[in-house]
Amino acid sequence: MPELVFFSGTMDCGKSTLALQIEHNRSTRGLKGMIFTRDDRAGEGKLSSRLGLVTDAIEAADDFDFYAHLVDHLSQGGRADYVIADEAQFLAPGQIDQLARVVDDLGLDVFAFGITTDFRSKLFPGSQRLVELADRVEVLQVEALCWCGARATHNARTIGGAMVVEGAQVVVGDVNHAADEVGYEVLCRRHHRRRMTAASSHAGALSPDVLPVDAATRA
Ligand SMILES: Nc1ncnc2c1ncn2[C@@H]1O[C@H](COP(=O)(O)OP(=O)(O)O)[C@@H](O)[C@H]1O
Ligand SMILES: Cc1cn([C@H]2C[C@H](O)[C@@H](COP(=O)(O)O)O2)c(=O)[nH]c1=O
Repeated sequence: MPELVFFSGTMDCGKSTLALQIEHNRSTRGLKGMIFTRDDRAGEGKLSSRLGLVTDAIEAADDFDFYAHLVDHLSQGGRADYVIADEAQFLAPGQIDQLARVVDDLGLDVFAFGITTDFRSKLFPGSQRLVELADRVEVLQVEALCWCGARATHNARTIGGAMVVEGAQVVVGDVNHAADEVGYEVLCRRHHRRRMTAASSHAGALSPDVLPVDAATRA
């Protein structure tokens, strides 16, 4: 049975790498995939992984209709055995419905990849719809880690290393960015709730206001 699968996780946990691996494994066995993306950091029409691999993809803008595109392609004699959609959090809920229809009416597997929640730990609309419609939600097994060593479960947006909670839901960007730029950092829930990034935890540790534990308990 064809399936709609949502591969989900934080930023930087290997989603795009897995998308490229699925594509590689299937294409080397003669299957033909149709690859979509939306607002990849590498630029329009690209699906890229931080491991350095990149492939061409069809850019799915706001008004893009996945179902109509696949029907057109197949009815013109084109071939498609499966579909990959990266950065699926950026898709509109209606576009996720179209992907579900591709599975149900065209009989193709659809593999969607995306982060579940934004920098305020709210669901992206596209991810919400995927959770509602997917046959399976797979959480990636390679854990991204918080600076404290715990499993990272949340995405923080940072400016100058400090976590921010105001701003547009969508700002394309990357982890490990230079201090003064808008960037992202993955954190465990505890540190996301406390707005403690690697930079601010380091600053706290170096602050003369922070007493060593012994001195604090004696005072
Ligand atoms: N230099 C490196 N060496 C080994 N693995 C790396 C390196 N850089 C990135 N990675 C791996 O790539 C993962 C990020 O992959 P990517 O597909 O770009 O993530 P996502 O799409 O989830 O944001 C990291 O979690 C890490 O496991
Ligand atoms: C948390 C968060 C992220 N984004 C953007 C930043 C990146 O461009 C992508 C995630 O890409 P990745 O391959 O999973 O690293 O999403 C955003 O726009 N808003 C957010 O709140």
